[in-house]
Amino acid sequence: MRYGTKDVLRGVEFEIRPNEIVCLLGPNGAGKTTTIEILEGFRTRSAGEVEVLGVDPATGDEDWRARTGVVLQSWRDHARWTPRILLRHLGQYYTPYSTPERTRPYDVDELIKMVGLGEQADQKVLTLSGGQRRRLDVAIGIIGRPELLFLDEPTAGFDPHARREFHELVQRLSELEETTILLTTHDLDEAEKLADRILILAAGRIVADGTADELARQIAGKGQVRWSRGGEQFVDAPADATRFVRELFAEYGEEIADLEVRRASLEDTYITLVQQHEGGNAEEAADTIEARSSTETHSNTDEAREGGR
Ligand SMILES: Nc1ncnc2c1ncn2[C@@H]1O[C@H](COP(=O)(O)OP(=O)(O)OP(=O)(O)O)[C@@H](O)[C@H]1O
Repeated sequence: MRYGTKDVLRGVEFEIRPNEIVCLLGPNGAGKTTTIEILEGFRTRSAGEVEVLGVDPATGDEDWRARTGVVLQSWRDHARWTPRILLRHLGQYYTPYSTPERTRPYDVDELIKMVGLGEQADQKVLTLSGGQRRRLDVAIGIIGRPELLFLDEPTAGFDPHARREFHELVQRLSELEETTILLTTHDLDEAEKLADRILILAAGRIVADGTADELARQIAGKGQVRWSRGGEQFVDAPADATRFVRELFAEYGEEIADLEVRRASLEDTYITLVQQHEGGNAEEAADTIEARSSTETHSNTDEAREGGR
């Protein structure tokens, strides 16, 4: 994707399998929204090949569009409508695309309950709080019972309770409705909790692709071991934490106290990558990961896929 003379995305390559929940992460301006908008058919790419539900989004017709759902970063229309009337109205557009396997649209009352807008269903949209408005955005995105749902920062502005409810909703859509979900977020806990697979976009390319565990192993690699001995604190980051701890006990036995072993978190992984990116080493970061992926982790990934949903 090129804007003017600036290449925003280059060599972005990934695949999403049916029924997966995939989180797209990356710093501000990395190109997440641009990527999602190309997949939604809202933005025309400069080059490359894209296929969504078997169709090039640039030529996707109404049939194709009815099979996808979109929650944009923000939209502020229909201030004087109520959620119930708005959802009823938008739902009608999906009726012609109903199939025996997938009845369209959702029942509005059921949907309102599902997104937790029961009490606000009949009040004007302009009176909704930010979080309630976002719930309505989500309801609008799924009113047509999509097979594939795009969510661009869906939980921005949610309180912790609303966030948890939203996570349950996403899991429910995936498990009960067999909806494939691609979402962007800056909340790494959310990504770790929800995603079957995480993609990290930096410097216009995908620099990591795997489960949270796989990424932690690939990039940050090492765990951190802390302990104390004779009142003195120690910290180390060995390649094999289990072996390190075994050797530590073999050498010092009962002298070891306050032992703490921490695996690299998704945040550690993410920060490592973004720092490489910000230092202008994104190419190197991507190459490192590609090289590691091809030598170490493909069998893990394949196992995870087979054992996954
Ligand atoms: N219409 C446009 N014309 C020119 N440049 C654009 C346009 N839209 C986006 N960009 C640029 O493309 C880059 C990627 O933007 P994009 O919105 O896709 O990033 P993002 O990863 O979604 O960021 P954020 O996390 O802040 O939402 C940015 O540098 C942005 O300035």
